[in-house]
Amino acid sequence: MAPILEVSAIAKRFGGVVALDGAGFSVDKPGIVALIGPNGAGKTTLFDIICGRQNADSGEVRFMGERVDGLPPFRLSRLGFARSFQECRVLPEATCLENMLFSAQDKTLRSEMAGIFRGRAHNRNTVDKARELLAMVGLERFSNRPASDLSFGQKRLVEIASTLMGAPKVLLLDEPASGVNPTLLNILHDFLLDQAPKMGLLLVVIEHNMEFIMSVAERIVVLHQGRVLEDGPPAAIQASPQVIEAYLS
Ligand SMILES: Nc1ncnc2c1ncn2[C@@H]1O[C@H](COP(=O)(O)OP(=O)(O)OP(=O)(O)O)[C@@H](O)[C@H]1O
Repeated sequence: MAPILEVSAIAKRFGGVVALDGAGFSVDKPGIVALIGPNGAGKTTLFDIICGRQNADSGEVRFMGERVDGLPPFRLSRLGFARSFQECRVLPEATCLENMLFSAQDKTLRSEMAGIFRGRAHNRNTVDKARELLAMVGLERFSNRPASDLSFGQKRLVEIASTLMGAPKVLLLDEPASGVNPTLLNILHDFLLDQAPKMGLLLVVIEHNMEFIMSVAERIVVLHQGRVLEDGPPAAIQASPQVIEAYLS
């Protein structure tokens, strides 16, 4: 069977800056894969290319064997791609529940959302799912409160929980642990470890918090200067002299 996600020989330049220089990795089964590397290694650019926000100069992205590079983000989203961004993107005036429903992707869910705004919810499943996900990140009591009432870390949890509303198959999280306090980080840790296998989800996570990512990911891909430097289980990556040198240089 074809890999879920296959990223091959991606190159990308910005003028004279080489952001990616033949980067690639392939994932066969659902689970949690980390994408790490020093600042400027090319991680976010690679995410942007995988989810259609930018085009590669060369290389391929395949999803279940089909080429998807060059597709616009909305088509990738329909195929089952979702992502979060480095900066937290929740709507401050909308309630936490509304933020969850905004993330719902298909027409059924959009019409549900309209129903909610008119004060009537037809499909309890959608709302129940949103409440259930909020409960899993410890925020159900904030369902009807505006997101602006939440701390930064809580907003981050709402954003990450909301990405699951569309039941994605590939979820790209860009620095989910950044700015999140240790208590909420534990919740996020358990949430990701619980949801990835339950939903049959491939989670690819960019993260600088090494303690967090080493305890969450089963596999670590290390980018350095636009190329994959190492790819393996956390223990092997932590012991790799090449990786240690890349971070120190
Ligand atoms: N739009 C752009 N225009 C010019 N240069 C860019 C652009 N986007 C990224 N770069 C450059 O490409 C390289 C890779 O950047 P990228 O943001 O992908 O790295 P990163 O690994 O995500 O870094 P960080 O960990 O700091 O977020 C860097 O040298 C960066 O300055």
